[in-house]
Amino acid sequence: MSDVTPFIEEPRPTRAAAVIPAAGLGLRLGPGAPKALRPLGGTPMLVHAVRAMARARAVALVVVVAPPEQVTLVRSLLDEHPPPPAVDQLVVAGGATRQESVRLGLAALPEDIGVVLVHDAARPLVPVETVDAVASAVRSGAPAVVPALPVTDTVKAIAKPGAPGEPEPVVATPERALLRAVQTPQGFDRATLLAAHDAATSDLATDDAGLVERMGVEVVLVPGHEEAFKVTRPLDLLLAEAVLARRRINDGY
Ligand SMILES: Nc1ccn([C@@H]2O[C@H](COP(=O)(O)OP(=O)(O)OP(=O)(O)O)[C@@H](O)[C@H]2O)c(=O)n1
Ligand SMILES: C[C@](O)(CO)[C@H](O)COP(=O)(O)O
Repeated sequence: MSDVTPFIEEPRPTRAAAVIPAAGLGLRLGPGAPKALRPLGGTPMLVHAVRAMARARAVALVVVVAPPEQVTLVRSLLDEHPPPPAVDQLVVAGGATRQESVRLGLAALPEDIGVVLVHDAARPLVPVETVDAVASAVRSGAPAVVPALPVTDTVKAIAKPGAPGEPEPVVATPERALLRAVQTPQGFDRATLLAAHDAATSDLATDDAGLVERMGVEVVLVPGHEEAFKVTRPLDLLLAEAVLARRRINDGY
């Protein structure tokens, strides 16, 4: 357990901000522009992600963490696709890893933000109900809230990654019923998330809740959503196009 105090004792400010790390290259998607700028239904993926967060009632500010060379481009892109009038937006330059990009986004938050939702630009189709559920659980007092789904594949553990194409010996089969695949937005009490990033070591975490767990602070899961999947590989982009096309037919989205 850490001696970091996760809760602010006095009444918390309730304005929530969404920090959207969007500075990744998208190497697994194949050659092209940085992933967040690639089109989905003719509009950059990042614009979908910003809209998804700005639509949530709790969100008063969206901080986009852009690829460092594309900050000006991203600013103009967001000016072309403005959020609702009640939502402010900021664009800052990202870093070499997701963790560093989130840290740079957090550094731009104004003082009156009490709740922070960290959401991957690479999850452009997260439904607003999922965002609202995460924000509301944090506002009800949970310091760290993560949307998650049960795992459908059986998962095997190996001792270390092998060379590409080489067989990898299995060391364990974790009980599937106890595993969850986690998504974003991950929601946090601001002080807890800042403390977690301040305490981070060179051992990178693949999600923000992982840093909070390392401090010994409880992280809770709420139901995620199938459509909050991460666009990582080319097949994911095909699926995202199909989901968006269905929404446009069904909801005029
Ligand atoms: N240096 C980085 C790396 C990642 N991200 C963001 O973190 C989110 C999740 O990362 P991932 O899907 O792994 O994106 P990439 O790092 O771009 O993917 P790849 O590993 O295939 O290059 C994305 O919205 C991505 O833009 C970021 O802001 N800064
Ligand atoms: C934060 C995340 O989306 C939760 O599933 C995921 O860990 C990001 O991982 P990646 O390494 O950036 O693909």
